[in-house]
Amino acid sequence: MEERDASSSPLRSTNSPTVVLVIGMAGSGKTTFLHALSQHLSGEGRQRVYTINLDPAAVDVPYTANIDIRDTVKYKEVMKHYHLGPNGAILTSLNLFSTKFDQVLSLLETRAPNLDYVVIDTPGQIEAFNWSASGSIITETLALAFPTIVAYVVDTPRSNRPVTFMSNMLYACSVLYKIRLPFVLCFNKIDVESHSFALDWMNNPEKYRDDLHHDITYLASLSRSMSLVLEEFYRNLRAVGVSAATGAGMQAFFEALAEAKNEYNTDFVEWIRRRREGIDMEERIRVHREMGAFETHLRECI
Ligand SMILES: Nc1nc2c(ncn2[C@@H]2O[C@H](COP(=O)(O)OP(=O)(O)OP(=O)(O)O)[C@@H](O)[C@H]2O)c(=O)[nH]1
Repeated sequence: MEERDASSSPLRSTNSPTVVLVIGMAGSGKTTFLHALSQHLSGEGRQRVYTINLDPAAVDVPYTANIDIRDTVKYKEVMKHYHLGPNGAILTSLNLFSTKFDQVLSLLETRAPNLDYVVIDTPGQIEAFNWSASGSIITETLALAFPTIVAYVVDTPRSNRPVTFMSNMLYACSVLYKIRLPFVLCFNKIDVESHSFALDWMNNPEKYRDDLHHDITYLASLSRSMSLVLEEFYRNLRAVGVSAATGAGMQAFFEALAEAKNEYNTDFVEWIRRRREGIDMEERIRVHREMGAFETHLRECI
């Protein structure tokens, strides 16, 4: 595992860094948001930030990643070796990397006394975080060690139709219920379109259903039914509008992040500990066996 130098700027003392796991659909702006976030934090915020890239297929990463999955797993080799397409190779690369995640944790624990934030970029393959073993391993490992918050990034202009909005919210909901960590919904690209329509729909589900009125497709009918289910999900959600491009909304994001961190400390820590104790041993053995099989091939891929 290679590590690039973390910033050693002599700033305020801290007890434990906050981990921000940036998740969202492909093209929603995760990488740009993470870059804006780390610039804002280390610039005017004068915080010490550690960046991790978990997207094995990223071409240009605009920030300097302290840990980069691409240094460990060669995604194109994984594609060739396992005869996979791009999506399968990204998920498999993440699975391979998660077998090494204890090393990432050791590095973070060594650095922790000198860090305020750890920000983590992830691939747009959301299935990594709503059903794959690697997503669970990564999020559980982090959440057991540090206050960990999910920033779920939404492409606002591409969610401005009731059906596309619903499809994005269903993804968000499935990630939230799988990961079960404090969550901040970040409506990104508000420099292109304000997220006010989204807040309206979340605060007033009747309005959402009215706006679906003219759409008679099967998807609209499904969205109408799902909106009844999601009312509860919206009620417990923090949502902010941001622009990773212009930096608008960052202050609101940090306020939501502080609230989410509070929630982690008050409501989640005990629960996470209990959940860990309650995890079925057989499941742990199964995951361990699967990861062992990946590790056998790992040497040939890296
Ligand atoms: N106008 C505008 N464009 C943005 C913003 N954030 C990101 N973009 C653009 O959206 C596109 C996708 O941004 P990325 O940051 O690569 O998105 P991503 O979610 O990391 O993409 P994947 O890694 O493919 O999942 C790029 O063209 C960005 O320049 C924003 O706030 N406003």
